[in-house]
Amino acid sequence: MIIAVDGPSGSGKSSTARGVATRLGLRYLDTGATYRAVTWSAVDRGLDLDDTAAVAQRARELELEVSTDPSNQFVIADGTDVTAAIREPRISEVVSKIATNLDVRKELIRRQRAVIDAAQSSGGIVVEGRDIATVVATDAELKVHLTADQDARMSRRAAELESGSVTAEQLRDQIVRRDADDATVSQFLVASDGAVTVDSTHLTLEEVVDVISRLAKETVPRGREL
Ligand SMILES: Nc1ncnc2c1ncn2[C@@H]1O[C@H](COP(=O)(O)OP(=O)(O)OP(=O)(O)O)[C@@H](O)[C@H]1O
Ligand SMILES: Nc1ccn([C@H]2C[C@H](O)[C@@H](COP(=O)(O)O)O2)c(=O)n1
Repeated sequence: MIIAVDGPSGSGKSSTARGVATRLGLRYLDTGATYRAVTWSAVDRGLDLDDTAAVAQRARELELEVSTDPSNQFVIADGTDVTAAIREPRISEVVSKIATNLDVRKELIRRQRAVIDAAQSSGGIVVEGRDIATVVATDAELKVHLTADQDARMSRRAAELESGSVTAEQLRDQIVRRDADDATVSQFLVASDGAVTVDSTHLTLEEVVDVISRLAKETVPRGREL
């Protein structure tokens, strides 16, 4: 079973997808982490992020391991544990440059599909990102478009960050500007064909996990169980 979860920044994709995977005993793939890992590597090597050919070459050469265990998430890039480093503001500020590089996308989509294929033998996977239902796994049995209004998404992100560590302008950049840039290459601002929209604005995380887990159980073909 493949469950695809797409939507804008701060809508709760990672927390929800991880919760659903844990609840249903599935693997979990955070595709955003793959774009962040390439960004970290390009920055670490001092590459010009506007040099699309050099960055794409880096993406192809990078040795990358992204955990699919929902209760033990880690990301290893060329032997370095970058689990925390890829979440730093210096990476979030520039990751869209890498995510809008079409040759990088080609390489990472290839790798993401390999991870998804490998997970089929262990029951299935919950995959979250921006283009999962529309590009990466168009055959997903359940496609969820997870949304929340802009104020909710900004206040969730603010609550995550150390108080006073980020200005209102930086917060807007992390949510609004990043979505606008990312939306130039993926269609995640509206639900794709066949996707169920779940608006999390007024739901707790637990309630969103309940809704999606229920949808997944309703989707499982007769004779199989989740
Ligand atoms: N339904 C919810 N109610 C309240 N807070 C939530 C809810 N869902 C997620 N959160 C919180 O909002 C924050 C952002 O969630 P999360 O990182 O899962 O979003 P995301 O869509 O994956 O964001 P991004 O695409 O930017 O990585 C987290 O601190 C998370 O705990
Ligand atoms: N399938 C995906 C996943 C992520 N991105 C972009 C969007 C963000 O700018 C960046 C990091 O994602 P996040 O960790 O914030 O979810 O990668 C994408 O284009 N396609």
